[in-house]
Amino acid sequence: MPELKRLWLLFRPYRGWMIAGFAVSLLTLLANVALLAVSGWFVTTMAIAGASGVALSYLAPAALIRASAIARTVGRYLERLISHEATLRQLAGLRVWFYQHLEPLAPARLQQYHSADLLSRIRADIDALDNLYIRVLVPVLVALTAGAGLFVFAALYHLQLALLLLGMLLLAGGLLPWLGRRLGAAPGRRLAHTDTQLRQLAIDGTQGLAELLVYGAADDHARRLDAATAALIADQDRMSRLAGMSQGAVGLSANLTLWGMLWLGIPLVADGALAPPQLVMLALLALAAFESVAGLPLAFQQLEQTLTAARRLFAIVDAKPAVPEPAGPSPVPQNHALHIRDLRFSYPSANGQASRPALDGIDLDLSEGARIAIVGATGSGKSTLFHLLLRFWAADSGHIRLGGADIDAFHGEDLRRHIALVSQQTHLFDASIRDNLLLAAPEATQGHLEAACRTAQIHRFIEALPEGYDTWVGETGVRVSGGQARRIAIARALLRDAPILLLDEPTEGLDAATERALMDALHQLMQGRSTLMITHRPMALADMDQILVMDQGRIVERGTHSELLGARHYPRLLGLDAGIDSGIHGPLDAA
Ligand SMILES: Nc1ncnc2c1ncn2[C@@H]1O[C@H](COP(=O)(O)OP(=O)(O)OP(=O)(O)O)[C@@H](O)[C@H]1O
Repeated sequence: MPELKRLWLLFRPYRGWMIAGFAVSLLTLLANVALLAVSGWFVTTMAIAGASGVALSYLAPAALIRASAIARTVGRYLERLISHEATLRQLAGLRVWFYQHLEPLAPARLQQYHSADLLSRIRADIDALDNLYIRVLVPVLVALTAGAGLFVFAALYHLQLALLLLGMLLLAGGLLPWLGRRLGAAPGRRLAHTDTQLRQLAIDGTQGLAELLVYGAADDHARRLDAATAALIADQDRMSRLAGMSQGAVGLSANLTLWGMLWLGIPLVADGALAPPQLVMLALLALAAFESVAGLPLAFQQLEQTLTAARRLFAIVDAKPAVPEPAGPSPVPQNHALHIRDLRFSYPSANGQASRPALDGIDLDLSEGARIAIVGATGSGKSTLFHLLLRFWAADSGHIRLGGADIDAFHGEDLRRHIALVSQQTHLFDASIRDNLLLAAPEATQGHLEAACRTAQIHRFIEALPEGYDTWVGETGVRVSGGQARRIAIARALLRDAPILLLDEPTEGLDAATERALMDALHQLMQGRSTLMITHRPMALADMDQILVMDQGRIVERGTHSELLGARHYPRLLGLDAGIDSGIHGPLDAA
């Protein structure tokens, strides 16, 4: 099982904790076996001594019994403490490891996954791996070492009894787990997937609740949820029944072993081959020894579920990023002039066939401090151009040069440090406004934050909130309007202080007054920065040095607003061809 080997290598930093957990588990088990075995031996010895009127010192065995009892109690506590510490450290480490591998795959390689699926992997699948150390690794090692030790100990008294113990331990610790693994494989595999499916349905259902209600599809969705829940419960039920049966089978094996020991041992005692206290000691030792294998059938029954979780994690971790980072990245130059030549790009299609190019020979020059607007019908490739500039995807051919160097030569993070993005949809994290702003500049002082927010014209709004900059926003916090969120995004971009600005329809969907105010903030942001702005808003187009019109991945027209008024596509895209532009011509022509 290659997954186990890989996980073992990943667990390397926690080996000290893992070995300590194993050692304490082994000692606790041995203390428990010793407690029962010595007690049995002691009670029988004392009973026989009493009956035959012989005086015996009970100090040493009584001390051993007390010591075993204390060791067992303390051991149980330490065992829980250490093995949980080891597991929680492993899981925390795995979560960070997984996230670090996830990050370079975003967004290109992750688009095939539902967000609920990714959530399932980062949470449930990683949690499922706790089974491996606590329920598989430690118990197997403890069973092997304790089983071997107890067999040798019993063999010192009588080989036949020792062999009976070994055989029954192998049955309960080998055959039952093997059966558990076989019978638990199919439901275990299904459980990991059904759990994800249920999560997807639940997330879709809550996010799209309004649509489901409006279109009367809520009942249908509830039925699908019900079916997925029923499938999950059916498999959980199968697993529980299996677990119950295997636990019962281990208990039965332990009691049969006790019975077998007595059945074989009583004639040996009668023949004088074994002393009565020794038989009681061995019988109780055998009974206690089964604790070492008790958890194995359940652990192996759940092993497939654990391995499926590991495979799902490795599938993401092994995916290659859409844009590989250069082996020896060059520093981003001081000169930020942008030159794009013959840029071509097609998204990979699901069926592997060539899809229509999203970008089909783009040429663009953005000198330092210049402002270029991009206009185009939906699906014409505007956002794709931004994605390539941000190196989220790699071009099929052609190149993008920044300061004369191909952007493929830079590390993606370095490149993106020189670019700020403001788009229609600003994601505000579930955190304070301050934390949302610090995302762009973690070192920024309160003074810097306030200055940026003043420029973005959002400072007054924030100040008026009950907790000012510490007010919680995002899903569970104060709701901010689209315009306010975009101002926060502008403040973020100001804080980032990047020389290149990508603005993706930043004023779309706003009323005229809000748009005007936001444009004022954007003007401040654009000062001294090179700007590429996707927009169809006349107010924004007014200030641009050049306007590029895109159609089906190509730049079909370029020029200033007045030059383009007589062109084929531009007036149509702005709705000027239908004569509905009475208010538009004025400001633009003036500009
Ligand atoms: N992640 C993707 N995977 C596959 N195809 C995509 C992806 N994103 C966009 N496309 C396709 O690429 C083409 C260009 O899309 P793009 O999003 O760049 O257009 P756009 O001009 O920004 O459109 P809009 O104005 O609607 O945002 C479209 O045909 C679109 O279907």
